[in-house]
Amino acid sequence: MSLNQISLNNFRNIEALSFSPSDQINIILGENGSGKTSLLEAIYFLSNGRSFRTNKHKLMIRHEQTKCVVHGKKQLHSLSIPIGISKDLQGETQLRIQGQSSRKIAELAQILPTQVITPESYELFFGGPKERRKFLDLGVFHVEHQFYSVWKDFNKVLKQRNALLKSKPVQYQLQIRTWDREFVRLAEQINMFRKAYISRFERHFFDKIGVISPIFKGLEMRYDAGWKGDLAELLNAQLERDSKLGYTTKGPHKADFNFYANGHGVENILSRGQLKLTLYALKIAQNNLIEAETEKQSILLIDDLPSELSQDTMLSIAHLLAECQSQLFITAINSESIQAIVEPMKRNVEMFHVEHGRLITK
Ligand SMILES: Nc1ncnc2c1ncn2[C@@H]1O[C@H](COP(=O)(O)OP(=O)(O)OP(=O)(O)O)[C@@H](O)[C@H]1O
Repeated sequence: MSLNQISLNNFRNIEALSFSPSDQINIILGENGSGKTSLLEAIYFLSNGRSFRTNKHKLMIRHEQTKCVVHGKKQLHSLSIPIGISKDLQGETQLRIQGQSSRKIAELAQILPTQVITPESYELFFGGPKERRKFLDLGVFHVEHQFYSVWKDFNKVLKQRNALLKSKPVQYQLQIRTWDREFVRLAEQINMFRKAYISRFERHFFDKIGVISPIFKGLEMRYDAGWKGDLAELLNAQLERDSKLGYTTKGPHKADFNFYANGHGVENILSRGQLKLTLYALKIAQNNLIEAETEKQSILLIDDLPSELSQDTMLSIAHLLAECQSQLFITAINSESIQAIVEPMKRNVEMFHVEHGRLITK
């Protein structure tokens, strides 16, 4: 159930590249600027229809070219599913799944559950609630079939409500009250999906992953639904304030999912190395849970596997990665820098070398 064929055209500094990765661990080696991150970014683009490092689609397209293309083949039991995506300078996306064109990026995301760990991923701890909601909802999206359509419907209602709060047409409060019935119904469903997922995620994390390092013992996860008490009453009570602000201040779009160590926010108490370990543990736990509940093999993209960690932390990361059943793509400058992590994993490892946007055999 892995991605067993990948090819890229005019993606960043890569003119044309094609390779067959292992379904276990793929190490992508190369000098700074060789194209390692671009390769990961292309895999992410194939599974999510966007980049993990920019919102500006033009930057993904190779200079002086008009479109970038990524193809892959996903092996599902004896079935090989071809998938492809391209983006042109105008921002037009074309998707093909099993030879059919599709308009739904969510279909791609369903086929290829993908997570990424880059130096920017620490936003999960240091950034705003949006980052943590994204992390939480990625898991819910994969394990709860109905979540995506409920979430989409909720966002439509929220958009309507906010537009009314902003433009304040005649009798807008009456219109809002009519919308609010649907708002509350969908909000409660989202909340229910998230809560059910979190309880399974916590159990999985502490049973399977939490035993790997003593750091995880004092870890606690706190979910904030985005409101407290009766949402219908709250929306009503907040209407004046929301009208002044021009947006809805309570609801699942304001949810948060925080991580605490011994009662304090992890970002205030854990060291950088401990935070790295915690980040790896959370992402791997999520991938493992998605795999356990959906029978899909997920993909974990790791840009710049940290090498400047103490022996203990390196070993814990190696144990975490050994627990991870995902298809792994890891970039590094040279093989020595990641030897200490890769060796104890005891999984099949393939090495690929990138030079000036080309794969070379060594
Ligand atoms: N749209 C583009 N067209 C052509 N080249 C580009 C484009 N965008 C970025 N580049 C170049 O592609 C090269 C590869 O970048 P990439 O970030 O993939 O390197 P890397 O191997 O991950 O490097 P590092 O180890 O420093 O992180 C860089 O030289 C970058 O300037």
